[in-house]
Amino acid sequence: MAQYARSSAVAVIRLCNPPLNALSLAVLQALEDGLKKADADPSVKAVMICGENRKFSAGADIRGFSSPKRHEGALGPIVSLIESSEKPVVAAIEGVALGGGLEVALGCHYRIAHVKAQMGLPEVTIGLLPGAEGTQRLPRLIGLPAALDMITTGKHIPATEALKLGLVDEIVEENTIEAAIRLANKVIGQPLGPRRLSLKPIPRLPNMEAFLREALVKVKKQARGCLAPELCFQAVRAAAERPFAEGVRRERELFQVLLTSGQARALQYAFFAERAVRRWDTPSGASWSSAAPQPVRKAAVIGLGTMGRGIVTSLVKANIPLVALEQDLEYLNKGRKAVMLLLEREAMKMERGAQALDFHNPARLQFTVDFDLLHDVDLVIEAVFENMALKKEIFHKLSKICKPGALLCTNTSALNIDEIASATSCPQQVIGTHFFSPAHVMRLLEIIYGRHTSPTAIATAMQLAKALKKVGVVVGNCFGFVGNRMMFPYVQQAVFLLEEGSRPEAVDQVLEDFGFKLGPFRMSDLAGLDVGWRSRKDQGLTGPSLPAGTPARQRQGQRYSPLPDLLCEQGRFGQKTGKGWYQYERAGGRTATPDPWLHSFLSHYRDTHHIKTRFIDQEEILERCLFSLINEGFAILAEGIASGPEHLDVIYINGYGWPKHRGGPMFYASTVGLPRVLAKLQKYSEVHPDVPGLRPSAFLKKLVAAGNPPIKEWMSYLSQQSSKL
Ligand SMILES: CCCCCCCCCCCCC/C=C/C(=O)SCCNC(=O)CCNC(=O)[C@H](O)C(C)(C)COP(=O)(O)OP(=O)(O)OC[C@H]1O[C@@H](n2cnc3c(N)ncnc32)[C@H](O)[C@@H]1OP(=O)(O)O
Repeated sequence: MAQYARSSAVAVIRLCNPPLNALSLAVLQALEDGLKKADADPSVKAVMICGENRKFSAGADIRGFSSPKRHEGALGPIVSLIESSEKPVVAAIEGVALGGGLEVALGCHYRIAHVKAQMGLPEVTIGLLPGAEGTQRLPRLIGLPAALDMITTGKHIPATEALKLGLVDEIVEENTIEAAIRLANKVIGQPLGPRRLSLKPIPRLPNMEAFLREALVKVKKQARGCLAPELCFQAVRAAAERPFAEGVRRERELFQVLLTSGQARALQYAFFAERAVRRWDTPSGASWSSAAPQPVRKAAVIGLGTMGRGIVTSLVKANIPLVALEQDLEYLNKGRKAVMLLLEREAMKMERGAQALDFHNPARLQFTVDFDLLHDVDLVIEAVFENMALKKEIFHKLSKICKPGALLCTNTSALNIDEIASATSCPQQVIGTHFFSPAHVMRLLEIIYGRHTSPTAIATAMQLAKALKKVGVVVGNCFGFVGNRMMFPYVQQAVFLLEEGSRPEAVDQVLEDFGFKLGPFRMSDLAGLDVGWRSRKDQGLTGPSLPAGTPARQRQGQRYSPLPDLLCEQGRFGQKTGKGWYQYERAGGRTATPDPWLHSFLSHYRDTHHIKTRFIDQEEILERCLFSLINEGFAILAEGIASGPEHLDVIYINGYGWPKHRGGPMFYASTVGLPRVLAKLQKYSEVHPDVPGLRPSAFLKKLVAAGNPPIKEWMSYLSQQSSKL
């Protein structure tokens, strides 16, 4: 757990807990033993702390925070022990020094880092604060503004920036360990007082009060209901206002508040869920452990509309040579211009600038209307219009032109992967890659396997997600896949609530207060109401193919709301037309204001259909929207479309703006308690028997009957499935 060795007068303590030397109780005990041994040995004149496998430490063992044996008070005293040592202690930082790892380094008298090392205090991202005196030492070392920024955002900073901030004393390009031992030998006998951070005053700011006031407003705004950033702020403020020992006491109190909050548990669940979904499997037995990805040396994107442009940008950023194809020169030139604009903006944001992206080089990014140029690519992403006939025509062409083995991906948000694959002679190479708009920004990539998709194709798509710095989640093929399928009942409930008496702004407010970035109506105005309208027309739910005499508010015996169709018929497509569920300052405007026209339209609609308006409270809005979404999640799990609740949660956090500090919809259901979710669905379903989305899923009922087991056990109640958490 930590090795003790000697390099003449320097004791070397190496933290060992692969893969990232997380600080478990055993590691901490070994570190303490090493420090005491070095202290007791008169021939030791200095100490050097490093990590095994060129990684210092990724911090406290996160699993330990929910373990009954947890002992979160264990690290602070060890950091103090390091600092109070009468022999100089040097931290040799390689790889990462994060969280408790960086706090150990802050206890050391000197810090030396490899040029490629990354440092940070990311506790805030798992619902905590740097509770081993980090909130008190860091501001004393690098000043309040920089420390507050690092601690409240949790960002990782590269060694070069750490050097500029004064977080490390030196950076090296070669052997960090040898450099640290040299430094340790050099500083033997030098006074340690000035190197002990707990003794240093905080560098004063001209107007500390005003700075703190403004910083708090910013932190609160960014936190959107998440507790940790504000408590991180309070701990750092204590460093500015109190002596070190009192600040440490305050830090401990605040740490305890966070540790016992449900938010920390949710965020830590989300951390491990994101990692668990990398270990994908399918009901037919394909698995990450046996499938190997194919290399992607060259790719192609077909279609340069909004999605295609974002996908091209993502691939260029991942340094993958690329052919971008459009149907004719007019569309190609329009698409090329838009892509170049996006890439220039991205290049400006990136550290090394445009040169690093290399998108002006035609060997890296080629625009064409010639399908034959796709003959040598390893992977194609088709991103055309959501139209089955068009997609099938393209895939038919691709299976003739592309080289054997090329992966053929379709970017679709709902269409049947098997039907698209049926147009090719190689259905095993066809896979769905559902990007989220804007595709170069959003982290989620839903990866959909069809009946014939090979394990190699899934592994390659997952590898692509990693290369694009996205979270890939493998799911089965059904209408809307996972994300949109769960979204349908949620949006449907929101619209039904309008019919019954609510307003878009009231529904949105409740869901935004819950933590969504955008409520369903603001979201639908942003995405464009015409997208769903087109899909409903294709499904025969509205438009010319709707049989005459179909009741306005019923389809196949189920409740249906024509409200969104009526808005579209009025040309109200959302932001793009300046009017939708809200009104905007102009077409393309972003500022939503409640629209009196819509309010009177709703009243008129209710009168026409003899709907009695009633007051709908916040609880009903929240429960009907969220529980119907969750209910669909249980159906998805029961059908084997996703192999665990963590998949659904990762999709919702990364693709649909679900507040991370609530852990995702299925985790949220587990915190509400499944019996309560079931009881509420039963209640609403009795009132609305013609709404299938409110009818409790059989799997939910089964789990309640089984005594509301913890989320990690859910999948064991379905045969031949197992959860990976
Ligand atoms: C039994 C009781 C023990 C109690 C513990 C006692 C200590 C008490 C101290 C109390 C003091 C409190 C203050 C300190 C708090 C902290 O330090 S909280 C932790 C802060 N650190 C982080 O948040 C970093 C988390 N890790 C990462 O962000 C990434 O892993 C990475 C470092 C950036 C590396 O990324 P990547 O290369 O992509 O690798 P991963 O796949 O993410 O990780 C590989 C596996 O390692 C697991 N892992 C990573 N970090 C931790 C960790 N800190 N604790 C536990 N496990 C960790 C990760 O889950 C991966 O494993 P699998 O999930 O099995 O795939």
